[in-house]
Amino acid sequence: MNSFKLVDKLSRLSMKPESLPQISEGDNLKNQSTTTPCKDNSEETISSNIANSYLNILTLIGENPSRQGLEKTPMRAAQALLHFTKGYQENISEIVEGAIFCEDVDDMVIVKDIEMYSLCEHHMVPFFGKVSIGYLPNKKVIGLSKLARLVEMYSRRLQIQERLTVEIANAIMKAIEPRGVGVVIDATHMCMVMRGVEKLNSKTITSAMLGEFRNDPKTRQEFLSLIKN
Ligand SMILES: Nc1nc2c(ncn2[C@@H]2O[C@H](COP(=O)(O)OP(=O)(O)OP(=O)(O)O)[C@@H](O)[C@H]2O)c(=O)[nH]1
Repeated sequence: MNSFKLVDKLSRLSMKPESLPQISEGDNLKNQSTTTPCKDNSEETISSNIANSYLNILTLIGENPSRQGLEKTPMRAAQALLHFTKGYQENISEIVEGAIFCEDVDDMVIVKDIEMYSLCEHHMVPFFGKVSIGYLPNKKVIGLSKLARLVEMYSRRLQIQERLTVEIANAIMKAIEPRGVGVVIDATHMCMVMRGVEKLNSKTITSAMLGEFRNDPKTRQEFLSLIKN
């Protein structure tokens, strides 16, 4: 199928969801529900509905979803998508619960180069990179792994990099009310590499500086130079 026909098919798909091919009995997904909207929100129902959508996508791109290599692909892809978006099921309080400690320390804490994998909300294509976080404690510190867990929670959603950066900074502010927080993300957007403008080496760097990190240039500078090394 040429790409023009494919784009035409996909634009019809976005205008008329009811034009999707229906899944017939005897498919490799025969025990699962059809593309009708979920009536319950159980994990199994959600996976089945997403898998059905992937089955339709395979047909629309010109594949044969019944061939052996693709038999389990709709369900695998559904499970992968649910993993990539698992952050919607999480919240700050559950993540930090039990890992906020009262300590009389006031020097900067930094956890840098936390791997991050997300999906850009414009194309649902991955962007990935590293997150560095610093904060100035105000009688409370947070378990170090919880910083990485907050990165996971917000990155495992459909995102733009700027919002991801700010959400992580705000979450730390909310959790431990430090004197300041700095977050820097350095990422590669596959929507700019594999498609569109196709710039293999482009990097996007975003930062969010709150409290003393925003107001005091020396604090900001200390943070930026420590995460460089
Ligand atoms: N600011 C920002 N933009 C992003 C991010 N991820 C993807 N984008 C951009 O979202 C924009 C969407 O622009 P559109 O013109 O609607 O989409 P498009 O035609 O696919 O754009 P091209 O990628 O230029 O082909 C593109 O410029 C992407 O580079 C992000 O995290 N932050």
